[in-house]
Amino acid sequence: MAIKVSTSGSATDAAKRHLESLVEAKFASRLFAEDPTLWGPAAEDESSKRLGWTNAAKVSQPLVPEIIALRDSLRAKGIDRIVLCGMGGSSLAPEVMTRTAGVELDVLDSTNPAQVRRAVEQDIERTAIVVSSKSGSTVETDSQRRAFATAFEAAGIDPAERIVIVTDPGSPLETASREAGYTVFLADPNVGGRFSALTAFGLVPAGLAGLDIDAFLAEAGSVAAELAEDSTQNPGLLLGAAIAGTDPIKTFLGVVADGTSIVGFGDWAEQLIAESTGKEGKGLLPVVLDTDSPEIGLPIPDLQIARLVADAAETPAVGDEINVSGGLAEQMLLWEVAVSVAGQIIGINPFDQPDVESAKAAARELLDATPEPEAPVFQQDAIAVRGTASVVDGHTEVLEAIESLLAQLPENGYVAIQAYADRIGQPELAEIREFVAHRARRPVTFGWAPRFLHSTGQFHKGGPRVGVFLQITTRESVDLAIEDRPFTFGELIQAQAAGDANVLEGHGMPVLRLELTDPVAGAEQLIAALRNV
Ligand SMILES: O=P(O)(O)OC[C@H]1O[C@H](O)[C@H](O)[C@@H](O)[C@@H]1O
Repeated sequence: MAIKVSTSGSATDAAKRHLESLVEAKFASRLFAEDPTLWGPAAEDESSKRLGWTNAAKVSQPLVPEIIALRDSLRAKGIDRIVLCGMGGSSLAPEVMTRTAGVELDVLDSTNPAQVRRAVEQDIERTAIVVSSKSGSTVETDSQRRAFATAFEAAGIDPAERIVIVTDPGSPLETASREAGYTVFLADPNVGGRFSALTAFGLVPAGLAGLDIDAFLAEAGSVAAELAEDSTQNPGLLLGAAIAGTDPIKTFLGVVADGTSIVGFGDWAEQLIAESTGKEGKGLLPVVLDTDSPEIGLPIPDLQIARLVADAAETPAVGDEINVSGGLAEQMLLWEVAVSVAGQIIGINPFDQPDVESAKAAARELLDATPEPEAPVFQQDAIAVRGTASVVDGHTEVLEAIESLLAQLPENGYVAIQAYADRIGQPELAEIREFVAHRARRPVTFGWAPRFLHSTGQFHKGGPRVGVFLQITTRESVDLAIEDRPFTFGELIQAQAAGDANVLEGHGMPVLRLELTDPVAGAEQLIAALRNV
């Protein structure tokens, strides 16, 4: 395969406006030479330790035989179910890598008690887990690891034989894991989480699950030279200029799988693009769309469409759009370059995530304070309703409250649906995105929580403050304790939802909170109500 990018209309104009100066500034060769000065002095400290991904296809080679040897030894013991515990940059890449290749990897990136319980109760005797955390201090990942350690012990299995760690050298997780006797893979500390697909974070879980990681690295390596070239033909420069260089900027980037063989690319691209660019009141927000999603047929001037097609040379872009083709490994490197270019054009540091911490702090505060649960403003059947007073006050029906939220949508705004639910057990909840988009006539994102907090959550709080938020939580009939922690999974996810809502409201953005007091009946009720709008 090869990477191809085709642009048309305003995307072509954007490329024309920026390509020559990017080539003159030698952006591409300097990026691959890991020059930290490309995003200005304020970003230099961070970028000086974040550019290792440009050479990861080569640098990561020695990991391959180590991972394959571990996979073979696990399989020889009958251990063939791999669960990945991790969030954001530590889980999204291996998920799309394995889904695309048709390789089975169970990704546990949730604190929903029903989802966690299912993951730890299933086939424990043939399970090994990879616990991936760059910082080694992410609360979800730490809690998931504890839940599995407890489950292994309860089944009479030595956790040290089943727990594999990926973390940065010197992290608290490294120290604790060495003491516990776990297998530890140290990652390259010069690569940020969302750029880490070609490092141990992508390779260890995907390789243990059965992906041909040697071929994957070779595929990425095959496009590195082309992406490092100071040329107006460089597809990375072209894509970056096209997504970030329109005048005025198109804030929303519709990512549409339209003939590609890649499965779930949008979920990975969301974090890469939104968390890298969404800050200082600026940024780009990916909106994962189907070919027939309402947004595509609507006149939304600040929505740009990027289609992942089978071959962008055979199907060139039309009507202001961008078409992209190439294998997954190639496209991962392509989009990483494009986002680095976009960061420079937008004028932000693409390697930090300054607003993610605020939601974590708010959740911690709630867990420490354990306040009385807030009473709902009203309850309709299986849905209890809370939220910003200007949205919920005076209403008695769920649909009215949703209409009231949408009435607050600014002309240049978007709706973010945030589902703190069991995404394996209740995938149907995602259906509501299309209904809300149909009604809102503006871009609508759908994020499973808490994983979006480590992805688009940065944009929600750090990007333009034009979002309205539909938060869905579930009251599960099961809960799960977390060993040596003063809270359960159920309490943790509730605190995460309430904490993020507080921060969003604190930024002046409206939040409607729907609690499905019976998850299944509540989901049915919500879908039925929205289907008719
Ligand atoms: O790999 P970890 O340190 O556990 O971090 C996992 C994720 O959480 C953070 O909140 C960041 O926003 C993400 O960029 C990161 O990928």
